[in-house]
Amino acid sequence: MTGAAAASAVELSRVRFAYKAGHDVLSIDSLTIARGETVFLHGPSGSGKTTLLGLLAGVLQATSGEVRVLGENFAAMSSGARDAFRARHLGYVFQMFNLIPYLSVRENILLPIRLEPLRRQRLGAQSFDAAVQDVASQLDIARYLDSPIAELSVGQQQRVAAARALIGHPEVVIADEPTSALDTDRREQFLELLFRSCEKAGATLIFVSHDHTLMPLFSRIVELAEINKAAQRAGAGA
Ligand SMILES: Nc1ncnc2c1ncn2[C@@H]1O[C@H](COP(=O)(O)OP(=O)(O)OP(=O)(O)O)[C@@H](O)[C@H]1O
Repeated sequence: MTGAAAASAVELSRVRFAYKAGHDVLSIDSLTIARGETVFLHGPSGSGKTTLLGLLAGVLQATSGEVRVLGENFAAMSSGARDAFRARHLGYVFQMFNLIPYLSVRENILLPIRLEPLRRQRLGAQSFDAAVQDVASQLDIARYLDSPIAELSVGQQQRVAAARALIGHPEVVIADEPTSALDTDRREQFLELLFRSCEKAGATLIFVSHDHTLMPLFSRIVELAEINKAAQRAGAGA
């Protein structure tokens, strides 16, 4: 099956993951997320949310079982191929923002469209400059475009990471507590942009947060501890 033909954005089948042999952090029999769904993923601290996002982004590899994203089986791909797939199809905002400190805000935001023709194509007739201005002004960081990352506050860096994730409208957006460093106004601005961008691109959104007030915004709620047998066993043994 090719990625383009896949009906599901995400399909997990009998997935297990351990950082240390014999100590499963994740054990999920099945999880399917359809294209276009917006998923609020929550669960107690330590239940494996960030780990699951790492598997979905292809940063971590399952110990066993199958992780398919847009129909592609990550187990069958080299780590280089997973990196290329991620740049092409995924936008992600992790707790560690992974911004490049010696590049300007503008250059950090432009990275995905500089590196990936497919992300570039999705801009249509819009120039690089216009695309950066557009996303930066919506996130209230346009005045920092020529500043180095190192001079920005944590909340500003979080917005740069969000801009980089959304530019070029990726098909799957993965966000790990993306609003944790934002004040209320900026949080609302960011969520508005996030949902507008996903809707425009028909993108699938997988969003981890402890903030349950955000739940009504999403089409589906997934409580990780309910589908993760490893967390259930740890809970039962605690
Ligand atoms: N790099 C790592 N090496 C070893 N163990 C790890 C590593 N990262 C996470 N863990 C362990 O895996 C388990 C799941 O961690 P994870 O960060 O995925 O949980 P989480 O649900 O995202 O937690 P939180 O809500 O606190 O961010 C925890 O027991 C954690 O200690």
